[in-house]
Amino acid sequence: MRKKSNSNSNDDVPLIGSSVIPLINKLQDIFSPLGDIDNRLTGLRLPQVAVIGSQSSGKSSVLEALVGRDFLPRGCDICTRRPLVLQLEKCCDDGIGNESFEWGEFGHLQDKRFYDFDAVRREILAETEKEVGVNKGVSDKQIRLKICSPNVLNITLVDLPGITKVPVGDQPSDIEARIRNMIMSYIKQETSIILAVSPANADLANSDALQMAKEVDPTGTRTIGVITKLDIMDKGTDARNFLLGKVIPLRLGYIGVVNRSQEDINNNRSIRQALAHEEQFFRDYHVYRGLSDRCGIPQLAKKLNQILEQHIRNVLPTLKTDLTSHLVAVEKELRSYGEALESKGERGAMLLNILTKYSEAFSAEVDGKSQAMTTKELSGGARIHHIFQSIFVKSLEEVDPCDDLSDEDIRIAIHNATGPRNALFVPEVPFEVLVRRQIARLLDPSLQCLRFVYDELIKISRACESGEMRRFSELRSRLEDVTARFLRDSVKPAERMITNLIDMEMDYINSSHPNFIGGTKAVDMAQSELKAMQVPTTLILFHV
Ligand SMILES: Nc1nc2c(ncn2[C@@H]2O[C@H](COP(=O)(O)OP(=O)(O)OP(=O)(O)O)[C@@H](O)[C@H]2O)c(=O)[nH]1
Repeated sequence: MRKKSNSNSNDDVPLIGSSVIPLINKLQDIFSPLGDIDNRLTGLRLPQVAVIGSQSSGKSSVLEALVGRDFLPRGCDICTRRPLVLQLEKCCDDGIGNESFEWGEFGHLQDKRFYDFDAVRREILAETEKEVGVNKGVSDKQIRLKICSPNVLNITLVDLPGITKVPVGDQPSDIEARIRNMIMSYIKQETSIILAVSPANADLANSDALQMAKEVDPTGTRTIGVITKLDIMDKGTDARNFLLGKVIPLRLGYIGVVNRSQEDINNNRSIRQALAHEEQFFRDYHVYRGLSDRCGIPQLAKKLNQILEQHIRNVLPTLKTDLTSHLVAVEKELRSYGEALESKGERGAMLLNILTKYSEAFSAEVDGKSQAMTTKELSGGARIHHIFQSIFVKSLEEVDPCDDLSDEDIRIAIHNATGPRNALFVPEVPFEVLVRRQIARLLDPSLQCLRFVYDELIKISRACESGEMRRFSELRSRLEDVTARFLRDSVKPAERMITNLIDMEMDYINSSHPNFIGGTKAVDMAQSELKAMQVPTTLILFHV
């Protein structure tokens, strides 16, 4: 456990009225298990501050300075690999009477408080590696961390992976697009405030963060610019004009900060010392004199808290309306599922009822007694009839008995069968060989018809799912699986029987049939017999 640090740069910052930020935090906690980053499920857009910037621009350093603690994985390489939702809550004791304690709590490890901030860092690393491995992979699955401390102001921020250009380690080749999409999903929401972090030692006018922010917030009404690394700018240059908003104007303005360098971290310079150093930097550097309200971490904390509070108050009425209508819709859906099933007996009866309804609906669909009869399209059994009567018959008729069989083929077959002798009549053997080849061509359309019938039965099975079944998603997917397996199993014997029928037709050419007058007629006869037998439909329905 760590003691409260005496230096509290934020202590003298007054809170504006009673904070609404914890209220939004609670809502975020409630909705986060849904994993609804894009709000597609709930449609609710909760206010939040998204921290964006190119890789190693200093985002994590800013967050640590705001908290006043070392707790994030940091370095020159990619460090933030999953979005970190950081809820800072000002609290004066640890909930069990001990004042001045700071602690962290993860969304995935509730009821476990971390008083050691090195353990917080290790947990963030472990959680990241659990999801994306050790080799620089990136994921959009959030890590949620609440930090309660007397030294923070109420702010909720989302630390996002840095924008990168070149894939390294296990990163896919489209890593830049992936990270940009992830960032976009946060900042495109009108309820998000964008904290665009840009390092002063790179070309500020071309900052990735400011460019992305501009795409979604062209008027700059919800973007705060943070300029880091003011201490390592090129000699003779400064960021004064930027901080004054003269280069890229932002309504919410800019804040310049000086965080710890990597060397400072390696030398164990504490954040308290770093904040004192930052204060000294702005005092000494005459170029930034007169800009005290735009310089330093304490100013950033104050500004963020004020903007977020105001922002939440602005969106609160709409949010309340959205929440109420969402609640009404969810309650309605809940009522449609019926009463809770307490006992095993009730559950059994319900299960039996659902299964009976399902099988009755299936039979009704196939037999043609369902309500679908009233619609304008063919469905169920009628559709199967159509497949057989129109599609199958047509495909059989399209098989030309003389296709691929020329007079020359017949002549050669006769000569080959009679050897040196002259043939007076068409010998039986070449006749049967040629006809069999033609009859075999009826197999494909017959098997295709079987596949159509199978697809139709699958469609019918889906159409039979009752409203009640939506309540039990597990039962629904199991029933779908079982029906699909059952139909799949029925396909095999049906295929076998179709093949047997064709084989039978090929095996015995019935030349005593009244319609028989020659070779091609044999194929015609096979066609009409297949049609008459309604082969595939009968077989698969027989199995069902
Ligand atoms: N000199 C100096 N170094 C800084 C400053 N801010 C950050 N750094 C250093 O820049 C490096 C990257 O900082 P991070 O805070 O990890 O950057 P990040 O944007 O969170 O990085 P990713 O999460 O990997 O994208 C670290 O070595 C920091 O010590 C600053 O204001 N001055």
